[in-house]
Amino acid sequence: MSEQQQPRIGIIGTGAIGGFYGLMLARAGFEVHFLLRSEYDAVSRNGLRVNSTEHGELLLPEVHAWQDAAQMPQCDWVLVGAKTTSNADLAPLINQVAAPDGKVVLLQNGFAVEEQLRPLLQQNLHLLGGLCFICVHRSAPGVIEHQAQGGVNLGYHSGPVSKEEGYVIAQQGAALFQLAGLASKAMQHLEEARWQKLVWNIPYNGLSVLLNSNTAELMANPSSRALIADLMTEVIAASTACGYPLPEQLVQGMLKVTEAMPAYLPSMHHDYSLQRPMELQAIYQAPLDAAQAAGCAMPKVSMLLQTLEYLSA
Ligand SMILES: NC(=O)C1=CN([C@@H]2O[C@H](COP(=O)(O)OP(=O)(O)OC[C@H]3O[C@@H](n4cnc5c(N)ncnc54)[C@H](OP(=O)(O)O)[C@@H]3O)[C@@H](O)[C@H]2O)C=CC1
Ligand SMILES: CC(C)(CO)C(=O)C(=O)O
Repeated sequence: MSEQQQPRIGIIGTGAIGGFYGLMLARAGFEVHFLLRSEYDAVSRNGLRVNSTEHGELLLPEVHAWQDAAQMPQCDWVLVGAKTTSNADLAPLINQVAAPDGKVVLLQNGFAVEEQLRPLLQQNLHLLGGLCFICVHRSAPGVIEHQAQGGVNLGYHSGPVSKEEGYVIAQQGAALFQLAGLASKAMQHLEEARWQKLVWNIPYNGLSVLLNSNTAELMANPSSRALIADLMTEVIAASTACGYPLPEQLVQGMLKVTEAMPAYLPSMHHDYSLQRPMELQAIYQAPLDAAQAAGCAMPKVSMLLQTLEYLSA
């Protein structure tokens, strides 16, 4: 299918993120193909459903659902909605599904996720990062609860074109999400944006697991709130040491944004409670390694990782 007409979109990992964005793109008229694993039967039978505080109850009754990536048609855009812990296993599937010159977008949290996947991808493929600002989780097979937000920003990482052409590709990707009614923009500096998002994910993801609490509970207690601010300050210092200066005021800004959010359990909390692997490498170890290489210690982040490793052993 020619991309001039209508790009075909593939979703690799149809969980909360893959299901939500895939459904929104399908409702906007795109041909979207979904790779599923444990929820294949339910989604083939009942379709995909999103219960959204913003968009109401959405149903995609007829889903192009696939269990085997080898059977999927080649896609111009491949959106990876699996957890980062699956990336190495998924690389051969991504290579299969992506059209020659395809665009692969990692809709994932964490740091250096593109660097880890890049060597496993075919050289002709474009690789982008997609930062999702959204609160979604699965409540049943094929059913996604959308609590708040919904934006997604794209940054070009690597591929067979110049940086400038890569930015144009990121703009084309953002345009797809905009057509689906979602806030989306292209970013010039993917790595800096990943650090900035970690200022939120590093404290809240891990502490929600360790203290078995949602964001509202974590914000209401003076001790956990102070710890969140300390962790954020460490991430800002690390980002700055790595060459991406972030303003100190980001701490107060993010605390304020979180207070305005509904009580929210980050995806790591769901992973821990359902005994799935937690994204410790991408969200903690990779930024810790980068900070250490830049001569910056993150003692509280390091301790948080050690406690999470204890829990996941
Ligand atoms: N949830 C949120 O609000 C946000 C999440 N993020 C980030 O988005 C990413 C995705 O998170 P989220 O959507 O919550 O995760 P989910 O656990 O809801 O979804 C992951 C999906 O990937 C599927 N998957 C994993 N491996 C395979 C495989 N080999 N073949 C087919 N399917 C596979 C899983 O299938 P199965 O059901 O069989 O395990 C599941 O459907 C993470 O990096 C997260 O940090 C970012 C911002 C917000
Ligand atoms: C920060 C938040 C909650 C919303 O922007 C999010 O995107 C996440 O859980 O990673």
